Amino acid sequence: MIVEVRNIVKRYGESIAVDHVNLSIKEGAIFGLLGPNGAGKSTMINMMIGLARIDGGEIKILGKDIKKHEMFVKSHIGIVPQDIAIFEDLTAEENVTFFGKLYGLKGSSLKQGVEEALAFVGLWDRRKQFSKNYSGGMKRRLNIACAIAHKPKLIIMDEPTVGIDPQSRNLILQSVKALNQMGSTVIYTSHYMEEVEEICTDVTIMDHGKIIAQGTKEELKELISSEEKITVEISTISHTVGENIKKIDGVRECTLRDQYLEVISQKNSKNTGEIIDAVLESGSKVQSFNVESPTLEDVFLTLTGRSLRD
Ligand SMILES: Nc1ncnc2c1ncn2[C@@H]1O[C@H](COP(=O)(O)OP(=O)(O)OP(=O)(O)O)[C@@H](O)[C@H]1O
Repeated sequence: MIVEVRNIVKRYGESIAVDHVNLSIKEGAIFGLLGPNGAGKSTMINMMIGLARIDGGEIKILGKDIKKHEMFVKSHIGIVPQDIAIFEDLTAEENVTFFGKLYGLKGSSLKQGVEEALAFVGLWDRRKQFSKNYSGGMKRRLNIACAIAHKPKLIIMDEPTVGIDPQSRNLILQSVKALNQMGSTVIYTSHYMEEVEEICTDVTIMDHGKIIAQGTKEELKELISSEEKITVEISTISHTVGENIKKIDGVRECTLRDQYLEVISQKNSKNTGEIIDAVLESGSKVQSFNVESPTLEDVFLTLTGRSLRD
């Protein structure tokens, strides 16, 4: 295991942000840490990288306790923080050089690492430009380059696609996969379920400072494989219809999203007629009806009764 977290606790005054969490991350994984805002993801990450004091438990990275081997651990990890951390008045090349030195590179390995990192994120041709003139997506890519020049064994990315255009987002997701194929283990936090489904091999879902489910993507979906997701497009929104559908046999959860009712139901419950009746009784028409297998988002919904984006 490249990361082992044992019984870790973080308190802020009376409240508990991370509540006795255990997790192990395999070398070679793209490990998705998923949860809604405030779940405790950033706090977990901040403890791993020494930015937040650990109130209880221990974290080992590459087999070493991070409190006792701070320098060793820091030199083997690359951190892509949630808030972009680059110097706007430096060029892209100067930025990556600065961070490369911080991570302990010098001489020809520094030069080579900087070149490779900038080429990797597609910014080599614009390396002499001041980063303040970059677009949001380019700044995010530069943020990644700063974390990888020293070829870390473990790369930690905290919500690296927040607030960027779809093209840069895609580029970032592809680069996560490429970094992984080149030998880095990646920890990737997000509240975008689709991203995690697309790139991660292993997933841990946090909520209220606790782990509520963990395993491979397939294992997590297996948790609710006895269920299906029924989406009903309705013509008129009524807030009581969801409550009525929840009372139907076999229904686990029902949420209203714009014009759509999303119903998680036990497979083969033969309750679709009743669901349609409940919609019609609410005075609405059924515009469309669709049944599909659950996604990770549905796993979260079933486990917590809430959507990830509430
Ligand atoms: N410095 C702090 N002081 C007090 N409370 C904090 C502090 N940092 C985080 N918290 C609280 O700890 C809990 C977990 O927050 P955290 O930022 O780790 O969540 P998160 O899952 O990373 O969410 P987000 O996606 O919004 O970053 C929240 O209730 C938050 O308000």
